[in-house]
Amino acid sequence: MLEIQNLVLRFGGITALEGVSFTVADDEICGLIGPNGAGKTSLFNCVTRVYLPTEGTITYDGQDLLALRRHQVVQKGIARTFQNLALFPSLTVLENTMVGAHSRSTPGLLACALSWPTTHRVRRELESEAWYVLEELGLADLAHSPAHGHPFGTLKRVELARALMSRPSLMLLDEPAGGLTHAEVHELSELILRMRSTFGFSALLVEHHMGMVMGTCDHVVAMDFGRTIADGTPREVQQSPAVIDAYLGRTA
Ligand SMILES: Nc1ncnc2c1ncn2[C@@H]1O[C@H](COP(=O)(O)OP(=O)(O)OP(=O)(O)O)[C@@H](O)[C@H]1O
Repeated sequence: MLEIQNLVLRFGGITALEGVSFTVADDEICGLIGPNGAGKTSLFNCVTRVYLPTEGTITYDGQDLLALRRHQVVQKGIARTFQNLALFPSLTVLENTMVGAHSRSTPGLLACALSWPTTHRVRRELESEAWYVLEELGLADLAHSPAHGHPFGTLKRVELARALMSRPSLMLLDEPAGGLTHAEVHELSELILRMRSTFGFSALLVEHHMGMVMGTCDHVVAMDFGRTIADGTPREVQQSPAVIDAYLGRTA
């Protein structure tokens, strides 16, 4: 479904990605791991079109993603969450969730300005869909409270709710376990797996937390110095000598 081939990304003299290739199949959760500076975020930013790679191709569902503009990526069913959260603190949890649907059903400016009946209907439909998503994520009780002030773990779930509102077929999850307690990481892993069976999506999960990777991913790609060093099941990648070497440091 997502196919990355020979991706190269250079920033002046720095090569962030050096011929990376792998695929993420339908319905699969693929983990992307590697030490700091390995190139994980750079790859994520190529898929979301923040960066344009120097060489290589990215196709999604047969479509050349590099031919799209950044805002068109989400319209193709790709949603993302952010490492440090990107919510609107003063909006309510419900409103933040509804923002996620903007890519598919924002009424036109004129319709909003004239307050056409369709605008109200669209809003009502989005609101009821957002309630459904919040209930599925156990957030309905918080729907009318502002996002600010909630614990970090709760806000991570609100981000997930917002991403689900775009009805993604591919989720890009950027270090979802970062800043969470051990118990919260376990809960989040289970939630992601439950959401996949409820809503149906594949995911690319950048993560340092090996417990989360092992417990959530069907397939793992490991990177180091901008290259793919292992690609297989979580257990195969965890036992790969190249991965152990990359994490523990090279012997002289
Ligand atoms: N905008 C940029 N300009 C110059 N160099 C960059 C830029 N973004 C990333 N790099 C470099 O590219 C390499 C890969 O960085 P990247 O952030 O993709 O790694 P990472 O695996 O996500 O690391 P981390 O786990 O620490 O987030 C690093 O050497 C980094 O310094």
